[in-house]
Amino acid sequence: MAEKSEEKVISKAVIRRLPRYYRYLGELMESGVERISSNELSIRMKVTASQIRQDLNNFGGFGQQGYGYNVKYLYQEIARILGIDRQHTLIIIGAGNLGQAIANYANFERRGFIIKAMFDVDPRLIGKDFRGIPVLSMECLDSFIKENDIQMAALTIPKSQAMLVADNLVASGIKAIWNFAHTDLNLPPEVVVENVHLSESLMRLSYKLCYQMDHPGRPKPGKQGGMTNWD
Ligand SMILES: NC(=O)c1ccc[n+]([C@@H]2O[C@H](COP(=O)([O-])OP(=O)(O)OC[C@H]3O[C@@H](n4cnc5c(N)ncnc54)[C@H](O)[C@@H]3O)[C@@H](O)[C@H]2O)c1
Repeated sequence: MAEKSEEKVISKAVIRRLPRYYRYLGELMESGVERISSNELSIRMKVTASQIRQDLNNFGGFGQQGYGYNVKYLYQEIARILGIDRQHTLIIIGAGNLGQAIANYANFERRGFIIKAMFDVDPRLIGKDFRGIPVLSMECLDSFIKENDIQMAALTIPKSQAMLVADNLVASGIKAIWNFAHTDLNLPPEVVVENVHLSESLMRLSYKLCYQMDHPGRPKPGKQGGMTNWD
């Protein structure tokens, strides 16, 4: 019998690819596609069919020989694995440019991420709201987290403040930090952190561009079976 996903350690590389499968499957569902073979999915996603089969086999393999994958089932299973089949409430620390941009992006709610409040030290921001999301004083942080049972926080403050604020968040009960500050957070192992560094992503883009220009026509590193995806 297929192993249950909870009992199996899934590699980080596979986890990193799951949101992309989820997005493609969502688009297929929207266009009324009910099932798809690994070959068809491979062409759309520009990854090899064997990669797709290997990845999805991690979860007991949802495909059937000659039938392909049931799009809706796979979509729902990936959502369950990613934990986005339920709602998460989060807060944003730092209501500056980046914090406001995140608050203003309504799509996170569609995915089940509900932003409850933003927090800042700047008195010019406290009391304002962005798309109905209030900016509160840091003095209310601890009680707000506890009273609203918040588990996730986005950190969009200067890096000099990030570690101290992260420690306070953890002491108040935060279990997951979406870290945009350009610094690595040293936190207890039970606290999960996802670092998002746009400038690192831009540096990787620069590397790819330079590689392409220096080696015209040469296969890209990691290129498999005629596929052009760098990941
Ligand atoms: N990760 C990325 O890809 C990425 C991209 C852009 C910016 N950043 C980083 O995100 C952070 C925010 O960038 P920004 O452009 O929004 O800056 P910003 O100056 O517009 O906003 C920072 C906000 O944090 C508040 N703040 C400062 N110290 C605080 C504290 N101790 N507690 C609560 N709030 C505090 C400030 O009052 C300000 O409103 C910076 O660390 C920046 O380097 C990251």
